[in-house]
Amino acid sequence: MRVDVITIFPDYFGPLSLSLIGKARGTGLLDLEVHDLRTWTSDVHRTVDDTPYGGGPGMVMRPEPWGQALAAVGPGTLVVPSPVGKPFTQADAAALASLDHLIFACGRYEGIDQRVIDDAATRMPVLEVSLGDYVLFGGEVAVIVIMEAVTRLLPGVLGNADSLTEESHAAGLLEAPVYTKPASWRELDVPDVLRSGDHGRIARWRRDQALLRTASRRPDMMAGYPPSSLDKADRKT
Ligand SMILES: N#Cc1c(-c2ccc3ccn(Cc4ccc(CN5CCCC5)cc4)c3c2)n[nH]c1N
Repeated sequence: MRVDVITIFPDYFGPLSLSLIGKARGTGLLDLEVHDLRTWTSDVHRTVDDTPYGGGPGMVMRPEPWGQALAAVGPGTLVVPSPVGKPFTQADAAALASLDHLIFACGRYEGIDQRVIDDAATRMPVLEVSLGDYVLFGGEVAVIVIMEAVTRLLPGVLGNADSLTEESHAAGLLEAPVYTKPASWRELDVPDVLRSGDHGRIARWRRDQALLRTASRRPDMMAGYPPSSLDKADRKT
């Protein structure tokens, strides 16, 4: 997968050289390039923003540098993090992971001139996404999150592909609690069922715990499950 990131803060993306994303880049699974938007400015001050038409707080990112930057790196699928974007989901991550070329536009200030998105949409698919109902300073952090969610779905990146099959947001439930050695720690014991070796019983326990946890923390995710399945939950842990 080819990924181009356009930003006025290229140094934000140092973390993408670490861990599994760094490994994916090293093995050629991920071809990532980070571009400084100011490359495509033409004034001595390398200006990327200006005051908003119609008044209002702050500054807006000028269209000209963006138009030239997107022409230079495109076409591809343009992903624009934004406070007004569609909520980004695991399904979106899976859809993006199936594509050959992603372009991330990192806005700052009060956002990017709308004509940049409108013009780009005549040339390539555009996805405006939001990470959640809180306000960030800009799109860079959102791109790092999206890059993690997408890269871990690329074949060959996660050593244990089984991890992907068990994923909560893919399976529609939150995962059950996880434990490792020692069996007892600060007088807290690992649930006996997990040490029983009875894989059928362990699977049922994990499913029940996932249902209880989801019902408690994310009732919105329970829409797909009949209430009766909660009755079957073995409430013994
Ligand atoms: N993904 C994601 C995001 C972002 C995000 C993503 C990209 C940019 C580019 C610039 N900003 C800053 C900003 C902050 C507030 C506003 C709203 N305006 C303020 C006064 C009148 C309305 C506009 C921009 C960004 C924020 N925030 N939260 C998410 N889940």
